[in-house]
Amino acid sequence: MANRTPLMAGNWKMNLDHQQAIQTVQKLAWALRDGKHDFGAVEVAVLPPFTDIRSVQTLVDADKLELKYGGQDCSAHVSGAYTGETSPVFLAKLGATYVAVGHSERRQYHAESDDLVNAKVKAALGAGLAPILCIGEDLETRRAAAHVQHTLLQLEGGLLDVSAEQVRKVVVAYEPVWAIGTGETATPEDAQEMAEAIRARLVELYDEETAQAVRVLYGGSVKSSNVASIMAKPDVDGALVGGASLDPEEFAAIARYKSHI
Ligand SMILES: O=C(CO)COP(=O)(O)O
Repeated sequence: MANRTPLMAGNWKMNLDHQQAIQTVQKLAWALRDGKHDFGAVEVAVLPPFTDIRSVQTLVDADKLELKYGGQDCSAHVSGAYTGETSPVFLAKLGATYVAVGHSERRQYHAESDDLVNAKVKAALGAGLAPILCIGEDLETRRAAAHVQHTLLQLEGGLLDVSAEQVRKVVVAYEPVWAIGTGETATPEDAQEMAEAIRARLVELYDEETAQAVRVLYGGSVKSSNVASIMAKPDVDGALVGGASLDPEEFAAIARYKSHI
């Protein structure tokens, strides 16, 4: 069994302005400190809106917090005439560790293709960021029992021309679209089925050792009440948390899932 450090990442989506971000991160840090959270045992990260990141960086640096942070998206380009885009290099300059790429809301509302997601994964890696590559099926695809095939195609598309050395840095987040913001959680068995299939495909694309090094997260209505059963599955290495990450106490409780097994 590989030694993968679990990651709990909070995707704030388009919530919390920079002042609210400071309060939320402060409360999260206090809640984790009160719970004697071991960051070496479970990594904790927040993905705030771009306009918050400089404020989060300042707080993390000033208070020497072990919390990681990152973006929710980035450009496939480093710089240039791309109005409204944010360079992964600029995120790295702000001390970001992670960047989510190919979230289903980006795929749905901004028509992001696997090709574009792949270009963003490579741009993020080039900037020294760890991309959180989001993949997952919608309800119709699951009902047609094509969810594994669909999700693995997104995985392959997102990782095209990514080397074995680079992919070790990539975090894969399996987020079934039907479980996002709906209160409908995939069962721990559903999460494990896909995480296992993702790892098996990584073995085919790369090799066993590389596949064992890649973290696979589950996302979709994760809460402190259901996280422990999901984390008990052998191929699930953390969670990408939306709504519940906006509440610092609740998110801290998710990060401390080991204390409520
Ligand atoms: O999309 C998600 C995280 O990226 C999941 O969102 P919820 O946790 O709100 O369902």
